[in-house]
Amino acid sequence: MGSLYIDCSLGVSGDMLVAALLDAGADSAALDRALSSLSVADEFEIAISTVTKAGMRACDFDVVLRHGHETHDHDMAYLHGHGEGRCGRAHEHAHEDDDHHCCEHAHAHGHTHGDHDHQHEHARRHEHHHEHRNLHDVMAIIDSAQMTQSARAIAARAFEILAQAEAQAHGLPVDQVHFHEVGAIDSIVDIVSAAVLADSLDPDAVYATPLADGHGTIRCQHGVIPVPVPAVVNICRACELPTSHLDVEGELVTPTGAALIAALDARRAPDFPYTILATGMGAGKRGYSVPSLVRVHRIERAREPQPHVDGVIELECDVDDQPAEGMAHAAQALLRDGALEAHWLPVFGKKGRPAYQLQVIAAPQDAERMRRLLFLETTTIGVRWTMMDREVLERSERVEQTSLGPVRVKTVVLPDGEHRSKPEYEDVARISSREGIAFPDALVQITAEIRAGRNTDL
Ligand SMILES: O=C([S-])c1cc(C(=O)S)c[n+]([C@@H]2O[C@H](COP(=O)(O)O)[C@@H](O)[C@H]2O)c1
Ligand code: NI
Repeated sequence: MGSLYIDCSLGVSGDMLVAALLDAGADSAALDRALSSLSVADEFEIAISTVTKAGMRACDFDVVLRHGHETHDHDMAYLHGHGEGRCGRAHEHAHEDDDHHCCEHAHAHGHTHGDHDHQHEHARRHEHHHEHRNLHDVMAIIDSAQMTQSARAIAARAFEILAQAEAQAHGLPVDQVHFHEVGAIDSIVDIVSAAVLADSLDPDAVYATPLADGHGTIRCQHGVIPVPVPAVVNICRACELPTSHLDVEGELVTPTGAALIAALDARRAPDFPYTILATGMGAGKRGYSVPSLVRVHRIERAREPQPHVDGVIELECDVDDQPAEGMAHAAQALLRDGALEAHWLPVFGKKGRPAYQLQVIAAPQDAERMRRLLFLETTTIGVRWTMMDREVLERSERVEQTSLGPVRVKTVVLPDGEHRSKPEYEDVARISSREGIAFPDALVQITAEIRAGRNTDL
């Protein structure tokens, strides 16, 4: 099924990765089955649409919370701690060039639970239901969902990685980490979706570029935190994910995005030539000085020309007493009867006599017939043979039209993949005698005409 190559050179988040996987042709029916089987399925809907980012078409994946449920994520005002300007709401989904529209509501709420004091400058001013789940709760949701065991393992691993990173950032034991943004419905949906979609492509391996993040600060429910955010730093360190820095103010890599790349066991960029079978663009919700885009390439190792090696038999015999006509006839008879090669070589025989050696190359299964012919058609009284390996280049033939008439062109594929072609000798010779043009001149004219057409391999 090939491999996946995830391009995180403009950052990565959960929803961006889901969108890119969908756009690359992952199984949306498997996604629907998994999401509708979640025990929290009545709390959200998903919206998949096409948006434009930096003039490029991309897919957008949005988790739309049903009335009464709240999320902390994807809200620019919340992230940056200012009410004006953009916010990355889920429910009002206007897709305009380079950005998503802003929601109209500005609101604030605060709540306390566990060890955290969450003063959110965030969300609507109305009352809402606000769930916080710990790792155990999230695992129960994933366990009861309809998906393959391999997809389930990816989703579970992503949450374990997130939990470890959060625990470390907040100085809490893992079982006491209460997921906030990361335990909200949209995080569960993003992680389950990315796991199911990536798994549906059944990749042999997953590769990813270094995770490029910006700099500065963002506001989360804990207050203002530096970018890359602590959870991302912890994930990259614990999972040894290569990272890089883009000179952009803002958060390009989210904890969910980093945890998914780690859970997919992504290796460094492929170090072999590959062909791209399909590609997907996933759009982010945030607007920075660079477009937030994730690309997923479905790749396959580029096919290198395979050497065609087979076994042949070489037979030889010496003659020093055969008339020349008979020798020529013998070689012709062998070729007519299936010999791959038959040629005479001048040699000096035992008694210093000038003699000839007939060398015949044939398929091993033709050996007996060739031996018989050698004894019948030459004056030899002994035949020797050796089994040999041979490599032949892949070849093809086409017909090119020239002002001198049609000419067959034979092309071989060299070991480095380059092509080498030449006009067929017999056709050039036929044209040369028919037109009364010397063979070298006919060859030059025919070659020039074919090159002037479309062929550069001549
Ligand atoms: O709310 C918590 S616990 C939280 C912790 C951190 C740390 O780095 S610690 C970061 N964030 C920010 O929340 C949003 C949502 O992230 P997703 O991974 O769910 O998309 C993101 O901006 C995080 O940096 C939240
Ligand atoms: Ni917290």
